[in-house]
Amino acid sequence: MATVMQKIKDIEDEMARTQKNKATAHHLGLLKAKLAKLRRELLEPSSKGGGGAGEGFDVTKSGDARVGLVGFPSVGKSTLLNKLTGTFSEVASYEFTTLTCIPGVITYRGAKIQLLDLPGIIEGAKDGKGRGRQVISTARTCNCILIVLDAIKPITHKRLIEKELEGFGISRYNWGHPRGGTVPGVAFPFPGLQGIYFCHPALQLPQGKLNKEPPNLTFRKKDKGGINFTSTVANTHLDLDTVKAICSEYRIHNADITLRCDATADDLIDVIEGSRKYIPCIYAINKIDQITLEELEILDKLPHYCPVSAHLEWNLDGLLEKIWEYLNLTRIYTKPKGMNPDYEDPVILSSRKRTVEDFCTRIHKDMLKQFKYALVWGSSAKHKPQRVGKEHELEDEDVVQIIKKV
Ligand SMILES: Nc1nc2c(ncn2[C@@H]2O[C@H](COP(=O)(O)OP(=O)(O)OP(=O)(O)O)[C@@H](O)[C@H]2O)c(=O)[nH]1
Ligand SMILES: [K+]
Ligand SMILES: [Mg+2]
Repeated sequence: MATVMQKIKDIEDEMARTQKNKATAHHLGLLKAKLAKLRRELLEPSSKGGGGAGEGFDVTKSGDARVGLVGFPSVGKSTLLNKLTGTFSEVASYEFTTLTCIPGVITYRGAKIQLLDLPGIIEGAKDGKGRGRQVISTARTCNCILIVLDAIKPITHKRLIEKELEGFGISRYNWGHPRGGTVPGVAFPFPGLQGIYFCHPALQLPQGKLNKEPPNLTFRKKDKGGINFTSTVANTHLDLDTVKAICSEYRIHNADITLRCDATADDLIDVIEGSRKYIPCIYAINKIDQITLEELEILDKLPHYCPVSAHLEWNLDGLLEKIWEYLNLTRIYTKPKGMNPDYEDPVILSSRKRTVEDFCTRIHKDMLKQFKYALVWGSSAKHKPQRVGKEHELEDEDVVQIIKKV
């Protein structure tokens, strides 16, 4: 049986083949209606199983990092993909133009970044409305999420989208981004849009989680009684106010928290978050060609925001730069013995896995067996060059020469 996607494609093909004239008007009208019905079926999977689990979403990960475009319908996600990557994803003024995941590639500063255009999400996406589930689970696989907002729509959209993502265990860590600042308690100053605020500075990106023991603290949610905070050891990082602030970020108002170690805010967050994934995100405010200069000036001051006009290609460079910053990638230039470093084709490492060992494994799976030591030039090196072992942490734009055992 043909899948819904195939049926849609067939009808679109048939419409393209059909000449537009008086005689065909009725038939074309019928096809349009069929198309609309199929689109709806795809968005609201019925008991007949329209849509299917991951139909149209099984895009293979490629390149050095993956960035997803998430947002309400018709905010301009596809226009952005097209302009940033030169790919073709259908653009139209009606909602739910995009029905599947459409990948494109950006080559930026020697890195290949996969950009995913996704269908628009609607409120209730996390509960399985529309294709929301697929969209959000695809977003979970990204290294950075671009939340695309329409500058002329109320900014409350931002909270709604975040609610959907959080309902799926994705939370923003941009408040803890090493280079990202936080403006605590900044209300979004658009008329009628009070109550929008950014995360409390106590919420920091969990660093070095991988090699850490789980913190010895208990966290128990309750129905009433407020926040109770006790500690069996002297603690230097957390006090009641911080604990309360963190809990309120998660809309938790009643809980018992007991520390048996000198836990940090990160530790508490980890425990509250459980299986949450931390993904940096950028708010791309699109269609700024439709707002006033005064409104634009406000947007310019907000953290994690990037105003653009996809259609008129305004500030796409600024957006790329921001994506680059939030991906926090590490470029390593290889220097073959007796030759100049290859500045054209860096090895791209993530900020969390950037030791000489990570570098070696990326070049060749057997490289480590032959590894004797490495010579490093650049900001991670104390001398020019520094002789290092495989546990040495590299920095962006370091030059590395691997010396093999003979
Ligand atoms: N004025 C203005 N219009 C834009 C801009 N970017 C996109 N549009 C228009 O907004 C409409 C929707 O654009 P799409 O790119 O299809 O939006 P989308 O978010 O992919 O929509 P769905 O796939 O339906 O969720 C189209 O009519 C675009 O031409 C922009 O920067 N400025
Ligand atoms: K659209
Ligand atoms: Mg689209």
